Amino acid sequence: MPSHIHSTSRIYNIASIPGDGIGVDITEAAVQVLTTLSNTLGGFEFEFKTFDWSSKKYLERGWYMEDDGLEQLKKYDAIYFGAVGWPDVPDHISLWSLILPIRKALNQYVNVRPTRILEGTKSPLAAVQASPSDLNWVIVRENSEGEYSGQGGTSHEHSEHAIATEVSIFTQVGIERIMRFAFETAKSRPRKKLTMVTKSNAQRHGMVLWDKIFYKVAKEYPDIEIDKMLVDAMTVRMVYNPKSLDTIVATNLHADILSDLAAALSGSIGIAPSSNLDPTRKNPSMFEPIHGSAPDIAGKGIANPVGAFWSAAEMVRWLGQEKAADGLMKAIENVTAAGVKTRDLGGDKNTVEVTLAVCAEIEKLFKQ
Ligand SMILES: NC(=O)c1ccc[n+]([C@@H]2O[C@H](COP(=O)([O-])OP(=O)(O)OC[C@H]3O[C@@H](n4cnc5c(N)ncnc54)[C@H](O)[C@@H]3O)[C@@H](O)[C@H]2O)c1
Ligand SMILES: O=C(O)[C@H](O)[C@@H](O)C(=O)O
Ligand SMILES: [K+]
Ligand SMILES: [Mn+2]
Repeated sequence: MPSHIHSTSRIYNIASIPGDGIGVDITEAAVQVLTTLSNTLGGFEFEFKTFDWSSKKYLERGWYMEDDGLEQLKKYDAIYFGAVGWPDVPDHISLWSLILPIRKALNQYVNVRPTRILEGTKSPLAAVQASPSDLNWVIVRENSEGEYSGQGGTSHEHSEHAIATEVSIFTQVGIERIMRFAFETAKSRPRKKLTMVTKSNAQRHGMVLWDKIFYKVAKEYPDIEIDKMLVDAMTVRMVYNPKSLDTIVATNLHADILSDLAAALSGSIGIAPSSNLDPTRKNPSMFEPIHGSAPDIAGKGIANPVGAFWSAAEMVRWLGQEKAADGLMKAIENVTAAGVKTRDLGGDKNTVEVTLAVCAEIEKLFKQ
């Protein structure tokens, strides 16, 4: 046993799925940072098992994960995910072969996506140049149903009469549990504020039920200030009045779109984390940056690993290591504050340089 590891060390078994493109680079970076964190802090360790489930492998062998892949994942304490998708494979095949089945089968019905302006970075918004605290949001994304239900079909596919349906499904159970999670999230934050995003003007069934259940659950949280936004107007409010927002709850598709916008408004899509949670803790939760495989910059070594590190911090927090999670966030922000940033944030460093800087910062923070 290495000398730095205490015999009572808690071991966390992590399934690591790097996937495609920059998913591979940023997962490697996250594993390096997590290992540095546990080695420096002590008291816990990570054991990573890498699953080579990628689009490249799919093209070679015809499958992404083994038939019992979902069962294999259930044995781990958590899952760390990079990104899936590559131009050689249709995106609906890659998404529906890997990330979406994991989210659904492991009951990860919540997807938490925080965004804020990290120290030493800037928002492109004129409205928030004064104070980074003007943009500090958590988007709570419904992660199991809605527009991502996968219900529908295609008829007359190869004719001029081709028709296809994509049916959104909203269930009382699904809506109620995400609303409750969103209210609890709002309650845990200083501003006690929740904005519900909808499109119940045009979508008159599912979205109307969504709104109705929101107001029903709201009655249990009289101390939370609430409001409702139609999704189109929400994009405008995010740009012009970011400080009016705090916690946001939205459907699977709306929150997917709004979280990319939120990340861009806080500086770059490369910084934003996401936690796919099973709040019942019966299944492992999965942590990944919100971005995809970025084929346009893959292989260049310039991907921003900050979203991957922030996701790793959220994983560490979910596993109960609060001090380590806070330390990792502090290390990340000391590095951005010192100007060690990739190009998407206006810097000139590469993925490895930022990773080494974060590791050095962890050692500085925690080594006596
Ligand atoms: N959860 C996931 O695994 C996930 C998420 C989004 C997209 N995808 C898939 O990824 C592929 C590419 O999708 P896309 O191009 O629409 O979105 P993307 O997020 O991969 O890239 C969008 C833009 O942001 C840039 N970017 C993304 N991450 C970055 C980082 N860490 N540092 C610097 N720049 C970064 C890219 O270079 C690109 O210009 C598709 O196959 C898509 O289906 C997967
Ligand atoms: O959920 C999706 O649509 C994709 O996996 C990706 O765009 C994401 O945001 O996670
Ligand atoms: K991802
Ligand atoms: Mn997305």
